Amino acid sequence: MSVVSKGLEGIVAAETRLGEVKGAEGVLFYCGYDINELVKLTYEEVVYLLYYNKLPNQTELDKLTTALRAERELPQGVIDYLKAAPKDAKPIDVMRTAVSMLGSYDLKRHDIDVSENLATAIRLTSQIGVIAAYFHRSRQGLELPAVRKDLSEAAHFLYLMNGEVPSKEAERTLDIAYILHAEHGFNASTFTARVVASTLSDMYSAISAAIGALKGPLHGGANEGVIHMLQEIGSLEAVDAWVADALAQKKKIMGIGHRVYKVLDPRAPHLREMAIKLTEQLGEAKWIQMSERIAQIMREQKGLNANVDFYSATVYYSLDIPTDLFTPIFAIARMSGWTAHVLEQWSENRLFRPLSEYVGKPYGQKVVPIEQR
Ligand SMILES: CC(=O)SCCNC(=O)CCNC(=O)[C@H](O)C(C)(C)COP(=O)(O)OP(=O)(O)OC[C@H]1O[C@@H](n2cnc3c(N)ncnc32)[C@H](O)[C@@H]1OP(=O)(O)O
Ligand SMILES: O=C([O-])CC(=O)C(=O)O
Repeated sequence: MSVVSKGLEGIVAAETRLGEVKGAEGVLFYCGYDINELVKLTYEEVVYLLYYNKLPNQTELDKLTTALRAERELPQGVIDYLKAAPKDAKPIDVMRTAVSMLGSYDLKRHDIDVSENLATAIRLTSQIGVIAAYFHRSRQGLELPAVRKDLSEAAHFLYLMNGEVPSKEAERTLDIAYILHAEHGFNASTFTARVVASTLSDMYSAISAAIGALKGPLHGGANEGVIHMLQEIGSLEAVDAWVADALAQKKKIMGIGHRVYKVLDPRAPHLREMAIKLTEQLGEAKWIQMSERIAQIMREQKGLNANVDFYSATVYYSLDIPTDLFTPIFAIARMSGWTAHVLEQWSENRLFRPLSEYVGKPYGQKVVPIEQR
């Protein structure tokens, strides 16, 4: 009998030069750079690092930035869809569908050509934020501002969403959140993208599938779950009883726990620091106080720590971003990581095809005619 690793836990499925998640130590690297170093950069520099495996000089960065900004315009058919989609649709579902649609506007999508695929990756990284922001405006009956070329990825998303250029502080907060979310090894959504890519399907199919995987509450969907939980609890005084009750019912506390990290997720302290500052500025410290108490209880009682989704929720909430855009923002940031992984998969492709252990009925069942069943 072969050994079954449920959820592929502990299995090394391929090599990568992109991200390394050191779960026991709580350390994260992109292409050899510690996440604590990477937060000193801009998101665009990190995108360059993921695509080219080195940090850019100014000329190289300018070239990538220009390429990203030149691709912001969506095909009219996709804009029409964003306007026509049901107003109460989940933005993450609309985003997944719009990415899939983009594939039908790209006639070169089936080329497994290196430079063409890098161009597709850049286009998706550029357009994904426009999709989320346009749908958000459209569902409120607001006009869609024309895309601009003079704003960073983070500032441009906030500009399209709100119709005004954000403050430098809001821009930098989102920029750091994008950096922290860009890459994370063989997490479920990235692995999904690589599995699809490994069949030599196209980038759009791989990314639509990855968005579907990210959406789940055990993965990127947890950041929305955190705000719903905090709203349900309502006050700092109610935290202890609520958590005790949830644990007694064997419910999962959103934003807590991780398959790989056995200590604190190294992204969480950065997001926590931003959440503390922003909630203080807003005069709404209760959200972070409740979060801190939940994290303390889970650490002390269950030995579990906060993951990236725990504090990012309060950061986005403080930036006045609606809850159902939290997971789409994760997808916007992760687009660079997903597409870098798809490119890497194609550079050394081998079809993913694991085995399964059959535990069904004994072999040799006989077919009984339908009228006798
Ligand atoms: C960006 C990201 O994807 S980060 C993860 C985002 N997801 C979440 O925040 C959802 C909440 N967390 C979880 O569901 C889990 O911690 C996961 C799915 C992330 C990882 O879980 P796994 O590696 O599969 O661990 P598993 O679910 O087996 O948990 C191990 C034990 O810890 C408990 N546990 C793990 N996470 C939690 C949690 N958030 N709340 C309560 N108990 C938990 C489990 O109930 C289990 O306890 P048991 O041994 O008594 O049955
Ligand atoms: O690595 C994982 O399993 C989930 C995660 O933290 C991420 O994708 O950022």
